[in-house]
Amino acid sequence: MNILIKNPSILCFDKEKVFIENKDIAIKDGVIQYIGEIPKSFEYDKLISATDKLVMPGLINTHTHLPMSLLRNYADDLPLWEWLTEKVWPIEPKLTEEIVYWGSMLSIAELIMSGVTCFNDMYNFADTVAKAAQDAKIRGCICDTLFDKTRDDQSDFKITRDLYKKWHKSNNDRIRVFVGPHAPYTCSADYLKKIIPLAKELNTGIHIHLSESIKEVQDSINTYGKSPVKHLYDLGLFDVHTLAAHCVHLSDEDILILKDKNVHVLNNPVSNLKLANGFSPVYKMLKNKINVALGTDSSCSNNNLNMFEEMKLASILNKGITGDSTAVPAATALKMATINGAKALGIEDKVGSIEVGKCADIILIDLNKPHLYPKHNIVSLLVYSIQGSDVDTVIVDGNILMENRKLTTINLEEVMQNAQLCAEKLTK
Ligand SMILES: CSC[C@H]1O[C@@H](n2cnc3c(O)ncnc32)[C@H](O)[C@@H]1O
Ligand SMILES: [Zn+2]
Repeated sequence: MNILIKNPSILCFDKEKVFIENKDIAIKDGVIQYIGEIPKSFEYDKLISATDKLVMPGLINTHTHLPMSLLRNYADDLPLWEWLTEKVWPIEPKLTEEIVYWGSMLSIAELIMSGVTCFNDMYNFADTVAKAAQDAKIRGCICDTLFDKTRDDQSDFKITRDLYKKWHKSNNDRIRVFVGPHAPYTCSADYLKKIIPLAKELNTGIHIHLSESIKEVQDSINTYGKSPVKHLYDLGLFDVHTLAAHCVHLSDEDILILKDKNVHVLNNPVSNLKLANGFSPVYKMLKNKINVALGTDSSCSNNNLNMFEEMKLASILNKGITGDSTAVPAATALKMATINGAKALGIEDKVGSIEVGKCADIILIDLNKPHLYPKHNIVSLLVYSIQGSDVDTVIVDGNILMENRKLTTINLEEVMQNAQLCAEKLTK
């Protein structure tokens, strides 16, 4: 479908600045074909009148566990280790494909309705997560979670290989597959040593939890005599494109390693605070030119998938920690939620900004709301004042997934009903 978006304000990035321009956008076969002067000969099937609307790149949620929406508000006010071992892990063996499908669909509906066009998920039954993404037509990266310390060894890596064959670059390259060792504390060194050549052979990245809690760091020092970051570095894991979720407890040496090895950090400020793990030194990593992107983690530790909340918290938390009100300004938070996410996922040539030649992964925000008046500074408005429900229209790969807040690829009533039934099956 060819789309013409008339009269929007557009959020644009260049190397230094984030700024607003007023130009029309033409989308042809899923790709942004023109911005500004649209040739008279451009033929379109759909006209979107965008006066009073802001067009920006779709948000990229770089760390999710989508099926865990079914455990929203099920295990609150606990520290990470108790949360995982006493509440979450005992229940996960009860998961089925049906449960994972409806949990994923519930999350995907929430993502689209709050302006997310791409997610990066880690969960078992990743084939089913991919099926949900395919059905909803959202962009997503998936991985099967690899453990050997707490579950059976899967060192033939059959599930990951099958996922890769079936899904990697499928659906017009909307779905990609990573290799997903859960964390340094659930994967032995020998197991991680086998995972590295797998990622190299598949020519894909590694998605892993890293340095999330003080306990993780202390246990690593007790077991290996070094931090989790140094442990993975010494194993050679960072020779592969790595996406490291959390990175809360980092020494200065750890930060230098992450920078030196171009590790992409996935910051989850709400989940880190809620599980009382603390906060990641984002301001230090950005100063060191480390690519820091944003994620929500799961609805079981967040308890929603609202990336606007993550942007605002990333910004104000880093101001609070440093006592420097210029730390992580609004423009930086916007980049973390968009182009930095695209870089982390290795798809910055395709998405993350509004540019001719990139895929049309675009959201339209309705600016005509009382909490968005007056319009002194649109960049600030998008980080400090907005609500997820201000997102009006969502386009992924040129497909309209939500228009005037109505989902087009998901039957929301059906999803909520099935999610409720599946959550009851899981927890009773
Ligand atoms: C088996 S799939 C992924 C695995 O990770 C668990 N998980 C969810 N959130 C976190 C987190 O913040 N830190 C560590 N592990 C987490 C999830 O329950 C699954 O078991
Ligand atoms: Zn996680």
